[in-house]
Amino acid sequence: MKIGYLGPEGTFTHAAVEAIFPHIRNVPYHTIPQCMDAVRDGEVELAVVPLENALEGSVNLTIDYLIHECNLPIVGEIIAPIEQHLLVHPSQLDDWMHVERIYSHSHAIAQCHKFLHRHLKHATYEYVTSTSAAAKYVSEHPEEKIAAIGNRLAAKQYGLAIAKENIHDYDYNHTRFIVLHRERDLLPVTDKEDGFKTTLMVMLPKDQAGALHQVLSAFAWRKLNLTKIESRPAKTGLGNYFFIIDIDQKMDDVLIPGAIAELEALGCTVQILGSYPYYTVKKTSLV
Ligand SMILES: O=C(O)C(=O)C[C@]1(C(=O)O)C=C[C@@H](O)C=C1
Repeated sequence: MKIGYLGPEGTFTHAAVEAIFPHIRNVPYHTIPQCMDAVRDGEVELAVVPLENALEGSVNLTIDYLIHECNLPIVGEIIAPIEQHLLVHPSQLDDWMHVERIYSHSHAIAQCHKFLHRHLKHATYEYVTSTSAAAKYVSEHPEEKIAAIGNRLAAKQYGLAIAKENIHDYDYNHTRFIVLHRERDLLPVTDKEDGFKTTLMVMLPKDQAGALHQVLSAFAWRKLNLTKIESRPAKTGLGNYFFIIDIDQKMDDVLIPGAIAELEALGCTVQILGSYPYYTVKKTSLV
């Protein structure tokens, strides 16, 4: 069995995969869509991609590619702590405050705005496909006055020095990663899960007053606890949105099917994206 992840080696996604699936061969992919395509095309059985960060919110590329391009079931979730560091080539270590460009994933740069504003106001940003792609670039250009934002694993992998530790703006920094599979199979994980979730995609009927209120009521009176509701453009016209709704429990025989039937009776289109266990990575198991 093989697991694809957003690479190259040393991303937070890589660290999350190694923490939960230490015995399975993992394969890096350059982008999130390439990772998902690899599962769809059977190159790997599973893929892990980032979905949401506690400071910066959803990874829209993951949601949009899942809904519009690559319909794969979510079979698991990994929640991992995120610590961002400023990484430089060792030859630039004493002069880190004069770096002119910062390379990283857009989510990582967004998690460190306060630090960047305070200490590196003059620097410009270069957005790349992942934090470790940024670290790799910095290691390959020692003569340039540049830095990457990424983790300890990437610093080690690409021989960079940590100029400043823990530069993320708020202490509570976690990212949710989803595990995708071609079928709704069980995950090869020996650890006990921390809980279960069910994720739905709901498209409201057009121009119906109070439709969202009615949708929420279908969950509320059944006492189904929602942990997330988020809208994304349906990409069919201005004002057309779908909702991603996370329910804090496993699919059952009565409550969730009842809520879905009620939504469909209201004229909503509903798709079950997955009903899956989630696993929390302890800080100590990440490098
Ligand atoms: O670039 C990485 O290291 C990733 O794994 C991607 C990603 C993200 O897309 O949010 C994952 C976790 C961090 O929040 C920053 C970047």
